[in-house]
Amino acid sequence: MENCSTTRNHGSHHRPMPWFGMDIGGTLTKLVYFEPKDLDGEEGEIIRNIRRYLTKNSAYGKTGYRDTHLQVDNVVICRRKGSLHFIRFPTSEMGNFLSLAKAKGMAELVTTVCATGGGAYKFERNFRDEVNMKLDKFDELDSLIKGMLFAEIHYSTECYYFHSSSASPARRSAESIINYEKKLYDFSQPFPFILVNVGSGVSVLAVRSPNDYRRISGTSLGGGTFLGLCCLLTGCDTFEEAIQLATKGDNKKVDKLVKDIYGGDYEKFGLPGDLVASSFGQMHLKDKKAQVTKEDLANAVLVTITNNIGSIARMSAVHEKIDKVVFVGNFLRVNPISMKLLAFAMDYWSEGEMKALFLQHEGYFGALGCLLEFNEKEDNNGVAGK
Ligand SMILES: Nc1ncnc2c1ncn2[C@@H]1O[C@H](COP(=O)(O)OP(=O)(O)OP(=O)(O)O)[C@@H](O)[C@H]1O
Ligand SMILES: CC(C)(CO)[C@@H](O)C(=O)NCCC(=O)O
Repeated sequence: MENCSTTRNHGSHHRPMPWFGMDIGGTLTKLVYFEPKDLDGEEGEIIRNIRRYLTKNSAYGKTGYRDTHLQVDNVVICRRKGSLHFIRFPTSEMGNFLSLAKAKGMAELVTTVCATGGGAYKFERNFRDEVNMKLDKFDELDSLIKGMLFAEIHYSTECYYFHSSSASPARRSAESIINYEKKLYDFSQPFPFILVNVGSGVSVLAVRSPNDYRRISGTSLGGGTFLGLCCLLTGCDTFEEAIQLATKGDNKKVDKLVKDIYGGDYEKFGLPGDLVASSFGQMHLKDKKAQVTKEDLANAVLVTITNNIGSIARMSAVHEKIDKVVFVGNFLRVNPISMKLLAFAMDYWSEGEMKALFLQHEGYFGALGCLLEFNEKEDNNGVAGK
């Protein structure tokens, strides 16, 4: 599928390269760069400079990363063929990013950056005053949907789910999620679906067509809460560390389960004994508190936040009468525990009626979407053909 309506007339009438899309979120800034491979003379020099800059990790400072495993080659955007690169750094490093961009001469190559996320508003002035860059701003939820639909249509391996070999959802238990297998999902008929974006906070959207969506719910208990509480409770400093700790811990040492209260299942209302009745519900007891490790605490925070998101997602899906729920956002990065828990919770509580879906480029759709929106806008404004 083409994303632009105009024909390419080599070089002259297209929006000048380079094309960047930036999503400046509450925790992470995501940068998507489209590198054309069908270069002509004028552009060649600029693109080679940018390539040299991007492929050196030093370009992003100590805290920036290029997610090379997510790079996509042979993509066509606006009839240009090239590669998409995916880069991220903490938003708290924006000052350093701007200094680096200035020092490395990026500001001379790039005059306009398409930007979305709250930071597109918060930092607009800094971009203008410090590096003489203009931000072309787009709404973060419009961009999110645009980016995820583009990715889904263009990459056959984008969408996946977790499959349980157990025949009936009733026989699956939270224990068996360890054996969940990742499988590709054919999302070619996507509508309608619920989209749950788990960033610092959580937004829940009901999407009925590319241009028909509503933000139906949200919660402040999101990825930022997981990271913040984990740092407080375990003394860890990074998301990766928090996930590592959670992987080795057991929430049952921290939470109060239905069986801790009933001695078994609460049969009348179908609540199994192993279900969490009260998150962190054992931590008022001195002896229990003395036994927990930081790994258990990290696992309990992860399970608490994930189950709460799962519950809001499921209620939203029931309310909207929609059975597909797509989870995105960087909270899911390197976080199979949460993805499997969400898959289990959606399946179990809906008695197999609802499906949790996930996408490979989980945190990058806002950045990708605003890059696409900018190109569309330029074409519609008649830049092409000039
Ligand atoms: N390297 C990382 N550093 C910090 N947080 C990370 C990292 N990797 C994953 N995360 C998780 O991802 C969350 C941020 O996700 P994301 O980038 O999608 O949101 P955001 O755009 O920063 O937030 P919002 O959309 O609410 O403004 C963090 O709160 C944390 O839980
Ligand atoms: C404020 C945003 C949209 C910023 O991305 C996000 O962090 C969010 O959806 N927070 C949850 C806000 C709420 O609905 O309670």
